[in-house]
Amino acid sequence: MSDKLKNAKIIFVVGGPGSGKGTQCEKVVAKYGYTHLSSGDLLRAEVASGSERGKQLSAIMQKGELVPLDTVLDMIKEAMIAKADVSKGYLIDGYPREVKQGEEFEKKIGAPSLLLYIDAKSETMVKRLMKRGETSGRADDNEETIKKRLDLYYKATEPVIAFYQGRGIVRKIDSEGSVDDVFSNVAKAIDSLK
Ligand SMILES: Nc1ncnc2c1ncn2[C@H]1C[C@H](O)[C@@H](COP(=O)(O)OP(=O)(O)OP(=O)(O)O)O1
Ligand SMILES: Nc1ncnc2c1ncn2[C@H]1C[C@H](O)[C@@H](COP(=O)(O)O)O1
Ligand SMILES: [Mg+2]
Repeated sequence: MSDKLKNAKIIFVVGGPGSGKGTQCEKVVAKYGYTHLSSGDLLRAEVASGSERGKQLSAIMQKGELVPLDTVLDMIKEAMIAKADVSKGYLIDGYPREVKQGEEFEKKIGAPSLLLYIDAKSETMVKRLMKRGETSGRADDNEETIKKRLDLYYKATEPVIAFYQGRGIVRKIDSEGSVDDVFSNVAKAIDSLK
């Protein structure tokens, strides 16, 4: 466990692709001033840097597969440490994607106090991602990759939710409503922490 992060308030934000994790995290940042770290955004920044590592990551992400655990965990840890002196709490968006990622995070960083499970139907997620793909420029917002990302979500990431349910820290948020309606439930879950 890292010393600088030992008292950090950590919230995992988990849900399918396009469920609305990033959208809700932005609203949490605006209301609570927490630090939002999206593993996908960190990886895309590495790809955009043009580095050799970025090229390898890009090929994996274009196929809708998961990048190696150590790569993504190191990036998250580094980004958390960089904000440790000013952060009121961390929203870790898109991580863990599999149970092993959660276990390693706890060994190297610390334990989450809440897991926000952003839940939407698969048809809703596909619709939102196809719409986002019209403008996002994301190489994985296309029909073929969306299908692979969804399949992997149900196979690898849903077990993460069951794992943390056993600890009693999961709050399931229905993400079918409007952004503001969803956020009112996200805010209730965060307020319950205080
Ligand atoms: N409640 C909502 N109602 C309608 N549209 C929404 C809602 N929440 C998000 N959206 C839109 C915004 C985006 O264009 C798209 C996907 O949302 P976003 O927050 O980017 O999902 P996400 O972060 O879970 O996806 P990914 O895992 O692919 O990064 O759907
Ligand atoms: N936690 C992660 N582990 C492995 N791979 C990841 C993780 N977070 C993001 N990725 C890769 C694979 C995803 O398909 C893309 C996009 O992520 P997103 O959360 O949808 O922005 O990045
Ligand atoms: Mg996102």
